[in-house]
Amino acid sequence: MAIIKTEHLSHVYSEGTPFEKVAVGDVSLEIEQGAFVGVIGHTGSGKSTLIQHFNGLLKPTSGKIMVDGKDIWAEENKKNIRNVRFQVGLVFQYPEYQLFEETVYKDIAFGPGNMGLSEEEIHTRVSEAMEFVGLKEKYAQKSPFDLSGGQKRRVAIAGVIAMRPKVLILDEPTAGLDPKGRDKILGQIREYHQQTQSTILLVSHSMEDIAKYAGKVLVMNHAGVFDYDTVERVFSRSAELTRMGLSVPQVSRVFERLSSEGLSVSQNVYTVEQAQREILRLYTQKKEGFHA
Ligand SMILES: Nc1ncnc2c1ncn2[C@@H]1O[C@H](COP(=O)(O)OP(=O)(O)OP(=O)(O)O)[C@@H](O)[C@H]1O
Repeated sequence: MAIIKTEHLSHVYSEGTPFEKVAVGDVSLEIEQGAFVGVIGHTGSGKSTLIQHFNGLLKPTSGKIMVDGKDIWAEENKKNIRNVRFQVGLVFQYPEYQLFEETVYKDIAFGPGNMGLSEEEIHTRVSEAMEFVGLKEKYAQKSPFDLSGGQKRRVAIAGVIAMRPKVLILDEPTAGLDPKGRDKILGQIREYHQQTQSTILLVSHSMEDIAKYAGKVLVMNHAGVFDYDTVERVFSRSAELTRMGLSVPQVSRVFERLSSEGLSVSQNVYTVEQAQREILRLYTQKKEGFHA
């Protein structure tokens, strides 16, 4: 069942003026409930514009967007657009700039508070969300402004998770973090996905991160969807991705090179873990051949 579905969705900024810009053009797409989707595409390809339609922040200039089977802009549903924002949580780029409450607790409680939940339920959700993002309880009464950059970002992500959205969309959640901080946040998002079975959309410029964490990849190119398929199938189209200014993970390029040199290696290697397995397989094969 599709949790998000678009039919001929287009978004034209400044429509009808000399500054008109088609940011998303005629996109028809179905994202399955429970998928972990990596969203890639060159700068300006329309990723941010498209994802802002998924929680009703932007309204299509034409076409439809369905969330959990409901056309969110249909006359009978559009008064409930707020509920769509609770169902589909969106974490913007550099979300730490949007923190504003005096304590971490209050910041994370802001969304659940807007949902009209009881104090008790809000408390449960804040604790749960802090645990998901690895923030110890002692931070709850601190000012978010006294935390490190990575911690602030985790507070912002917790604020969205606390609404228990069916879909969690993260726009470049690791931008500006060091490699350790990146792995930690993405690992926590993977854990969250596995435990809640929610749908995750991760916008990223890192093909390594997409290969490591996502199951499917949505490739945007010049305001349209170039491809929406499994990691394996999308990254097997490396020549086309390169032509549109994208790349495949570096380990894949190493294996492509080895194959072109005549070595019989798998072409489905996208992560360091897969590379390690493939190298061990080759090594064992060679050793067995030597002993035979
Ligand atoms: N508010 C706006 N008004 C006019 N044009 C806009 C607006 N927001 C985005 N655009 C234009 O729409 C196109 C798509 O932008 P969008 O931000 O959706 O792309 P993106 O793929 O997310 O890019 P990036 O990877 O750089 O974040 C770009 O050409 C951009 O300049």
